[in-house]
This record gives sequence, structure tokens and C-alpha cells, in this order.
Amino acid sequence: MSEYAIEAVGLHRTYRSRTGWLRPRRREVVAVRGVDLAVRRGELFGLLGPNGAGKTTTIKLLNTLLLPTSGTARVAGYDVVRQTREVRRRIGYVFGGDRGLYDRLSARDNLRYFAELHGVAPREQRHRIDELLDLVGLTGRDSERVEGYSRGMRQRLHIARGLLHHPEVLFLDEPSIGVDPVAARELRQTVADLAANGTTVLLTTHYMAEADELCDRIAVIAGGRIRASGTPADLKRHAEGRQVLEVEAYGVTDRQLAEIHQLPGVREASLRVLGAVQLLTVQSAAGTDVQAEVLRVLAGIRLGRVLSRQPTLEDAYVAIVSGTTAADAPEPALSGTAVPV
Ligand SMILES: Nc1ncnc2c1ncn2[C@@H]1O[C@H](COP(=O)(O)OP(=O)(O)OP(=O)(O)O)[C@@H](O)[C@H]1O
Repeated sequence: MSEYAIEAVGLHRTYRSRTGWLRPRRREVVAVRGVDLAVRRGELFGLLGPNGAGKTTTIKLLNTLLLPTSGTARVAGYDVVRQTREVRRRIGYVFGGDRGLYDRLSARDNLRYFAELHGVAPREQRHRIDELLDLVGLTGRDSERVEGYSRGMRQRLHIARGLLHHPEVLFLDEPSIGVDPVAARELRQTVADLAANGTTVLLTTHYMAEADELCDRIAVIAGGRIRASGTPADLKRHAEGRQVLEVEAYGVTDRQLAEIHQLPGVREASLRVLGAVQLLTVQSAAGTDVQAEVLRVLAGIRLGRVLSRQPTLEDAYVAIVSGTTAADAPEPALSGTAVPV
């Protein structure tokens, strides 16, 4: 038996569609271009990337919902194209959002229904459902209708649903999307417990802190290609030798962001909108003090907190996605980077 639960070699996927009505035209989108992955059994592996990077497509290629245009993959030891039935029996798939549960049924009845669909033997059902309700922390709330559940509770019920048939590999696509921070923490605990019980988990997320806390290893995907992979500590090295300046501001323009990018010593600059406030993050070579110059560019704008700090996994991620990692980035990038939130 291979030590890997998921092995992919050179996965490609092109979507072909027609657009237009009077003069239909073919449109091709290369969503995944040569992805290699090797996820060990029992590992909690994160696939991170900005919007449109190819995360969901990669997951769908691995869980047999899509056929690769080229390349091969094995999941739980079986080929995803030639042995789809064997693969499907051994995997679970949980995607973020509201679909996939019956609102007017209780959590327990939802699980009963899906247990039937998955062919879980009737005498095993009760025990399995109790076990899963306990794992996802819904014991005691299981007779309530799902329509009254919070987003976090729904997500945990989704996970229980995905685990009914004892899958060896669980695919979790954006599990904490739209979940509040406290519920997200509980959700992370559930995912960590799963991996501790031996299930291999492949998780996609936009949240760096989540990946940092949870994952044994992470691959960063952008433009359909894996840009970097390794443990969170390995990835953090991509921002090694840098320092980070964070400025809360109100009304930074694209021009100012581009100007900050051009400042001597600046490696990366990005802007995120957090409610009413913008968070400007500037990465620079360690030992280069860019603060005075950045504040000069921002003169006249209302500012909040200004903070200098060590790089985090998120900074490394920004550097990897924009192709300006510590090793290969002597020149600053030319344009601002839109960071997914
Ligand atoms: N059914 C489809 N037909 C055509 N193009 C598609 C289809 N599904 C995805 N794409 C395109 O393929 C690319 C990769 O999409 P994918 O959904 O895999 O990215 P993602 O990393 O999961 O993004 P997000 O975080 O936004 O969900 C994008 O450019 C997307 O627009």
C-alpha cells in the first residue's frame, strides 16, 4: 500500500464553453495546468490560493466530479479516471455554503437520510450517527431542525454528513467561509480531531491563519500551478529576511499603492479592505526603513494604527502568489497585489 492517500501527476483541466448567441464563439479556460501533489495518509493538507486559482477544480478532479484533460491521479490507491467507484467509496466531499442539507429535517434525520443513501447498514446507523454528532459537537442539538442552525453548526453537520461512510480521504472545500471567528475555531478543532483519528484531509481555504494552525503541509496554487509547498514553517521562509509595515488608512488610491511599490527597498505592497478601514501591508528588505517614505506617500490621508512586525505566513503567501519571494525578488513588483480576504 502506498504511503500516499493522494497522488497527482501533471493534472491539467481546460474548461471549454461557448459564448454568444448570434455569433457563438468557443471559450477555453485553463483552470489547472500541471498540478503535482503527494498527500500522505493521515495528513492534513491545505490547498491555498486566491480566487480563481484552481483549488475547486483540483478538488473536483481528485474526487471524480471532473475528468482531467491530461495527467493522472490516484486517491486512496485508486485511479480517479479508471476506478471512480472505488475512489468514491473511500472519499467524502464537503463544500462550504448552504446547499446539501434538508432545512426542515432535524440534524439526526438529515444524517439518517444520507446514511441510507451511502448504504450504511441499518444496525450501524444509530451508533455511527451518535459518534459523528459527538465528533462535530452537535450532541444535544441533534433533534432541532436545521433551519434554526447557525452557519458554523451547519458546516459541522456537513462534515458529519461527509464522514458517514468512514471515508479514508475527506475533501473540505472552504469549510469556514462565512462562519464567525468563534464558530470557525470550533470547526478547526473538529477538523484537527478528524486528522488525529487517521482520516486524510485535503482542505482548501483563503484563510492563512487557519492553514497555519491546522495543516501539516500546504501547497500554494495560483494561475492553475503549484507555486510552493511545504510545512507552514517552510513556506514562511519565503518571506524570510523581510520586515512588514502595517498601516490602517482611509482612502488610499491605486496610484498611491503603485507609488509605494516603487519605493526603494519595497518588495511587496497590498491593500485589504476591512469594513470601513483599509489595511496597507508593505514588505521590505530587513534593515531598510521604509516607514518614513510610505507615510510621505500617504500624506493628507487619515491614518490609524502604524505597526512594524515580523512576517507571518500570510506575508509569505502574498510573496509566493505575486512571484516575489525572498529568494527571487531583487526588484519590486510593478503593480499592486489584490489580496483575497
Ligand atoms: N465550469 C466552468 N466553466 C468555465 N470556467 C470555469 C468553470 N469552473 C471554473 N472555471 C474557471 O477556472 C478557473 C479556476 O476556477 P476554480 O473554481 O477552480 O478556482 P478556485 O481557486 O476554487 O477559486 P475560488 O476561490 O474563487 O472558488 C477560474 O478562472 C474559473 O473562472
